[in-house]
Amino acid sequence: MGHPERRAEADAMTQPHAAGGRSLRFTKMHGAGNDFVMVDLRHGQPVPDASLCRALADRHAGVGCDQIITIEAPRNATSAASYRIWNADGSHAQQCGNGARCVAAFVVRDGTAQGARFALDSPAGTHAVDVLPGNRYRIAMGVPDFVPAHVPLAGCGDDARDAYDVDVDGQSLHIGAASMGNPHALIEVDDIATARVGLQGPALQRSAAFPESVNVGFAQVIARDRIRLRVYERGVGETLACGSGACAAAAILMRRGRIDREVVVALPGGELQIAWPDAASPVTMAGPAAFVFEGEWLP
Ligand SMILES: N[C@@H](CCC[C@H](N)C(=O)O)C(=O)O
Repeated sequence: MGHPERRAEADAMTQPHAAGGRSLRFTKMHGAGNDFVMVDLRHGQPVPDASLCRALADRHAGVGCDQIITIEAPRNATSAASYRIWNADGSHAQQCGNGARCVAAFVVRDGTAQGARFALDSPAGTHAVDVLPGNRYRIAMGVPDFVPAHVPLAGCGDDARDAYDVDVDGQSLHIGAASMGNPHALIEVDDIATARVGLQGPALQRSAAFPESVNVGFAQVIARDRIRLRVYERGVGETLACGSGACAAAAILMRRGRIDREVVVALPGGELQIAWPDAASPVTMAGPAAFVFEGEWLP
């Protein structure tokens, strides 16, 4: 789960905006099994604070989700909407690929976005969205950033490299690292089924090498156009899918020349299509977005 400092930061950031005893309308959605409580703030609902996010995310006493996503007015006149993201532990995240597709589906359903192409503003920037057949969306997720200080990855020099050796709990881990607006580490494994996700994921998150914690991906290359991926997410734990993690994993492996520029990423909850034509272009991610139910959270 997330660093305590990040939780405190999330609490401080949202403190004045707690739901304040009011009920909250929400929509439960998922993208390839990565599930969300979507809260539309465009009509007067308050921003949920970090403790409410934790309560909503609770899979026993709450609704249950990996992330809470707020849908808000656009920051740019040419965008349809903006969104923000909170992890299940109440910490704030800068990006969520599967969530972006769900926001796209949300604003298409309510008529805010029209046509085959529109834009959404995330905390990490503005993203072009293509509406695809069959409740699928393609999102331009931005240009991956491999500069260690931008991930941020500490103690590994200033230059972007394909791989780094990081000491974690007395063991050296060979990792790749990239920012998709949020931080990602990648460990390549021979067999995804036996990857030490629950051990090495939290160990890397605790490491001083990742001062803002990190989403940790474990990838098995199946063919030049197909990889398997499991992700131990920051602020959540292992998820059924991580869209930004799929983009980061594909970009790291493409940069190493291990896979082609278009690849299928098979996650436990479904498949995403990732393309990165060249170093200067954004990574695109295509995949499904599904509505599950509408609900009202009672304080
Ligand atoms: N599931 C998301 C990523 C959510 C945020 C992440 N846990 C973080 O803290 O950066 C995705 O689909 O990208």
